[in-house]
Order: sequence, then structure tokens, then C-alpha cells
Amino acid sequence: MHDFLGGGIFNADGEAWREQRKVASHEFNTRSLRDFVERCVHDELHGRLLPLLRRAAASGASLDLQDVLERFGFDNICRVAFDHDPRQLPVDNDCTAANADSSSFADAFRDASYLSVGRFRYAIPGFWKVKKELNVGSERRLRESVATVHGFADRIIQSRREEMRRDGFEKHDLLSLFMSSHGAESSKEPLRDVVTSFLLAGRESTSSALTWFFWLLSSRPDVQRRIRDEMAAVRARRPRGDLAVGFDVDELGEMHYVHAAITESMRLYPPVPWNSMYAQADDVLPDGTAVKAGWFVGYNSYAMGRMESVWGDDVLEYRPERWLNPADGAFQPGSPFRFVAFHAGPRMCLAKEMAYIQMKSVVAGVLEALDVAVDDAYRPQQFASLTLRMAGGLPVTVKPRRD
Ligand code: HEM
Repeated sequence: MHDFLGGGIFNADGEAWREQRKVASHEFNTRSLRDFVERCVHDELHGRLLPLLRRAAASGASLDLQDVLERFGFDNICRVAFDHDPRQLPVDNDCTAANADSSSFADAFRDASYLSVGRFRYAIPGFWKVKKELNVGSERRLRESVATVHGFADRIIQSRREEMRRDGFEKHDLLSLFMSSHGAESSKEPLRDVVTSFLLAGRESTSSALTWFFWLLSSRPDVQRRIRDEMAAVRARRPRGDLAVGFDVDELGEMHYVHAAITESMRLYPPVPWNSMYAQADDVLPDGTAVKAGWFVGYNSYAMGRMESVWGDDVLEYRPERWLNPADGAFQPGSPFRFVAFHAGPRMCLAKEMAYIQMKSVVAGVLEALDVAVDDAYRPQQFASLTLRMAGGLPVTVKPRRD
């Protein structure tokens, strides 16, 4: 993975990492970034995703919802991360609109992440190092993919530098925010690592969460009903004559049941199903377990979300209500050390709120207009790369909403 991310801002050591995380954490929480994220999600949802689903509804054609959501996620994160539009979702049926440079970047990015993870799957650990030395097979393909990704990121950084020299720090995307706090002329490699770190973190995470969510929902009309009732109640609170399309961030914040339904789905199907950390120095965990320098420490969010001792007898049941306060129906998050889908502690996901804005917008936008059906007999096979995906995708049919 390190070859792919390079030193990675989030892989830096000790003090340097703490400082970088502080800057990033501040930027992720600025109002201007929140507004920018809201705008990007709104454009991609109402300009591309919903029109594409409506076209599928009109033609009756089945489509792979996982693929569609991954394209949506990639377009979206590229805009948020560096204000670039790779156009992986077609606009008005025009598939040729996808930018060719961006498409080869998207393919290379996907290949690089799968091939990097593949290094952990060898029967002889470390065998990939031999292949890397000889530059053969998967290691040769990985080197080529990484070169494509780096070349693309370098072009983005170069053009942003030129824009900034010309127009000043005008933009609100993450790369621009980083360049403005670190200096636009700082060396290319750390900035390239910023771009790849953000893409890696944001590319498949929300699409994985949404794919499993829509599959679960397809067999739970009761949950779908409650989501639609909540959306209708939020709309009803709008001032008369306010016909704005979609929901803004404040309205999404009022949707406690939608929040619970998505969270409950991630408990059972966490987008990052396992994770591991490398100890740079001897350490002791809070429960007294000693960890030696050079050890890997892993945790399995998928297994933790299914432990009876943590969640109770109904652990395998999809029950959004477990996240709601029975008194007022408000979402109650609980400890991040219990629900670890976003990790917990100092390395917790920086973009959790941003991810929820994106996911809740999609859920509300789709369910307000459409019915999404999955064949009852369909049993998705899990495929864990960096994220938990469905091996054969999620074939769905879409219809205009009936009720
Ligand atoms: C449902 C969606 C998401 C889930 C479940 C999720 C989960 C996670 C997890 C488990 C980590 C810890 C990884 C590790 O330490 O190895 C993480 C870190 C991170 N995530 Fe997310 N993530 C999501 C969406 C996003 C999005 C959309 C972004 C946008 C860029 C993002 C940005 C980050 C960043 C920058 C980190 C690194 C934090 C650090 O190491 O200090 N995530 N995320």
C-alpha cells in the first residue's frame, strides 16, 4: 500500500502526522467545505444519478446499482478533493462524455488499490517482493497503474498551482485548502499523497455503504415506509412556496430515522470490514496488552458488528430503531469504540459528517422519486478488497414511485 500512497500525509510519523491531521481536521470542518460538499453532491445527484435512474425506469432495463454508485462516488470525491470532474456517470445518456484521461485514471486507481490489497493474500507472505524485484505479473501491473495515477495527480497539482498563481486562493476543494495552508509551491510528492489519500478514503466507502443499504432495504418495506414518512414530514415543515429540489444539509440533519437506517446497515456491512495498524514503537494497549515494535494490530469491524456480547440477542436483525432514543426518536450515536465502521480514537475518519451528507442525500433523493427492486432470489457474494463489495454487483430494476 505504501508504494501507492507514498509517504502519505496520513502515514507520516509522530509530530508531523499530528500537525497534518490537525490542519486536515480543521479543514474538514469549515463551513465553506461543507457548503462545497453540499453543492457537489446536489449537482451530481440531481444532474446525473437521478436522471440516469429515471431513464432506466423509463426503459425497464436492469442496471448494476453498485457500479452506478461507485461512479457517482468517484465523480463526487474527485470534485470535493480537487475540483475535477471525471464524468464517470454519463450526462444525458452520453457515455462518450467521460473524460478519457480521467477514465484511464479511474481504471488505474481501481487496479492499483486491488493489486495493493492482493499483496496480503499470498500463501507465502512477502512473495510479492520477489515479483516486484523482477517486475513481473501483478507487480508490473501495479507499477504501471501507480505511474498512471501519479501522472494524473501531478497534472492536477500543476494546473492548480498555475490557477493559484493567476487567480489567488479562490477554490474550496480539499487540495486547494491544503495548498493554501502548506504553500502552493511545496514539493509535489506530499500533495500527490494528499490527492491519493483522499481518493482512496472516499472513493468506494460511501458506495459500498449505499449498495448494501439498498439491498437490505429491498426486503424491508416497513423501513422504506418510515423513511418516506420522515422525508414527507421534513418537507411539510418548509415555508410555503419553497419548492427547492432535494434537501439541504439542515433538512438532512432532521432525518434521524434515515441516519439510523444507514448506520444500522453499516453495522452489519461496514464499508471498511477490517483494518490493521503497524506499531512503530513498543506500546501497551488500554487493557494492558503489550504490543512490540514491528507488530501489526488488526481489528475486524465486520465481526464486531455481529457480536452478541456487544449488540444483544437480535444482533443479526436489521433494526434501525436500535439507534433511536425511544423518548424522542433522536439518533443516538453511542461510543465509536462500539460501532467502529469509521474507526475510533486519533485515526478516526475525518470525513464522517461529509460521508453522511452524501449518503443521506442519495437515499432521500432516490426514495422520494423511485422504487428500487432487487430479485428476491438474489444473494450477494461478499468480496473484500479495501472495502466490502458485492462480487457480482447489485442488479436492480427501477420504477417510478407508486405510493
Ligand atoms: C461510509 C463512508 C466512510 C467510511 C465507513 C469511512 C471509514 C474510515 C475508516 C475506517 C478510516 C480509518 C482508516 C485507517 O486508519 O486505516 C477512515 C479514515 C479516513 N477517512 Fe473515511 N470513511 C468513509 C468516508 C470517507 C470520505 C467520503 C472521505 C473523504 C475524503 C474520507 C476521508 C478519510 C480520511 C482523510 C481518513 C484518514 C484519517 C487519518 O488517518 O487521520 N472518508 N475512514
